[in-house]
Formats: sequence, structure tokens, C-alpha cells
Amino acid sequence: MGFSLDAVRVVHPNGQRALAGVTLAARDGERIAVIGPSGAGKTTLLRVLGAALLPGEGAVQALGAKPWQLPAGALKKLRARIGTVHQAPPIAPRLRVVTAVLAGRLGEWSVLRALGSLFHPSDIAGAHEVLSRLSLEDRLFDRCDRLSGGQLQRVGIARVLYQRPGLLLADEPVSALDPTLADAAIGQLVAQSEATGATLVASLHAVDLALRWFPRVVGMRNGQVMFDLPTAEVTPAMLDALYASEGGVAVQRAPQPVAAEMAFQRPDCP
Ligand SMILES: Nc1ncnc2c1ncn2[C@@H]1O[C@H](COP(=O)(O)OP(=O)(O)OP(=O)(O)O)[C@@H](O)[C@H]1O
Repeated sequence: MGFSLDAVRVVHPNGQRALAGVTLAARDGERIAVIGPSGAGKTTLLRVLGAALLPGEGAVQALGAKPWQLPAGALKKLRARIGTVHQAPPIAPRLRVVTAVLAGRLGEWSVLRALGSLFHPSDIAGAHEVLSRLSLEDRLFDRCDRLSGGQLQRVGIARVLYQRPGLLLADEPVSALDPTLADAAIGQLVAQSEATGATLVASLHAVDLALRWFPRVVGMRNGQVMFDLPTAEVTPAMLDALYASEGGVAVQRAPQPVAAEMAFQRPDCP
């Protein structure tokens, strides 16, 4: 199952080309980091994988289904099996943390149960368990608008952990976290994939996290896949080329550890 994209092209309504013929596939349970400069098409790629954006051209398969050939009911069920961690989680400010986390399974619930959960959270222990994996269990009953940006981002991660999707997509999931928390949060996404067999695709600006936690790295630029390699084969020269500015002058980046050196530094998942 996993997913596959074949020659996928996306041009936004304003004429901006975001994906220029992307072909990419993953087996069940694979873990892939997508890296590349701003505007490379990473978010667009994840939206196509999540059946949230219909590409203008090309074929999409996710979890064994072709989303855009499904009737509405089946498409809804497929989307309930796909979880997305957004950079800025779409969570209503007045919602309590517990409710925001339990909303991860809204797609599986009837309208009645979903409405009931707003007033009487049904699985407080389950919400507590996933929040504790992100060191947020003490905020269970806080309102989301009382949280910092980084705490809210972790609530968004907890929500997807609670959902237990078959395809887990994470779009810049730790951009608001300090390095220690970011490392731990990526570790939790990886641990979830290992425990449930979910395919994990994360777009990351933090190249060190991509190299440390993911066995496969896809480099994107200008809507195209520039490389798709086992992490140990990604070289500093490839990273420099990926992030080089359009004018040909290399962008100043902090030195990145060589992939081969990073591979054995991956901490054990808790
Ligand atoms: N809704 C939209 N309407 C018009 N253009 C868009 C839209 N979303 C993205 N784009 C454009 O498509 C291209 C790819 O954007 P995308 O957000 O996928 O890149 P990205 O790699 O995720 O960037 P970043 O790292 O900055 O988040 C960019 O040129 C962007 O300006």
C-alpha cells in the first residue's frame, strides 16, 4: 500500500507551478524526509499525498486507493486513514487541549458522537497518554489559546498520534520547537510509525533532523525531485546544490553533519 505518485503536476490557480512531474513511491511503513528550499513544493506534495489537493495531471495512489476515483463516502473514509501534522495546526482557539486531541478520530465517528465529545470528552486517558509522549500531559484541560506556538504545535502532533493513521504526513511539524523538543517530537513520529506500521513522510527545514531520523531522504527544488536516496548516500555537495540560490551563489547555511556520520547517531526510540 504506502503511496505512489506518477508524473504529478500541480499549477495553482494563479499560474504558479508547484509540482512539475513528480514521481515518487513508498512501501508500507517507510519513513521519508522531504527537504528543499522554500517554495520547492514540499507542502504541495504533502497536500496531494493527503488527498487534499487534486493534481492537474498525473496519478495518485494512497493506502491502496486512487482517491480521486472514489465516491464521496469512500474518499472521506480514506482521508480518515491519513493524518497530517500541519505547521500551524488548524485548531479552534477556544477548544480545550483534550478535545483538540480527541478530534484526531473525528473522521471515524458519527456526527452524534463527534458533537458529544465536544462537551464530554470520551477518552481522557487516551488523550493523556499521547500528550505525555510530548511532555504536555499537564495541559490536558487548558484552552488552546492559552498555549505557546510550540505547545500548540505539539498538540497538533498529539492529535495525529491519537488518530493512528496508516499514512502519516508531517509538514514542518517542529518549526516552532526548540532543538531538544524538536528532536523528541520527531522521535515520537518515528516511534509511532515503527509501532503501527504507518508510512511517514515529513517535510523538514532542519536537515540534521532529516538525516538523523529518516532512512530515506527526498530533495526537492522547483517542484521537482532532485534526489531520492538512502540517507547514508546524501552528500554535503548534494545539500549545497539543493539549497544553492537561484543566482548561483550558495546560500550560507550552518555546516551540516555528513549523512554517513549521522546514521549511527540516531537515538533509540522511547
Ligand atoms: N495556494 C497557493 N496559491 C498559489 N501559489 C501557491 C499556493 N500554495 C503554494 N503556492 C506556490 O507553489 C510553490 C510551492 O509552494 P509550497 O508551499 O508547496 O513550497 P514549500 O516547499 O512547502 O515551501 P516552504 O518551505 O516555504 O513552506 C511556491 O512557489 C508557492 O508560492
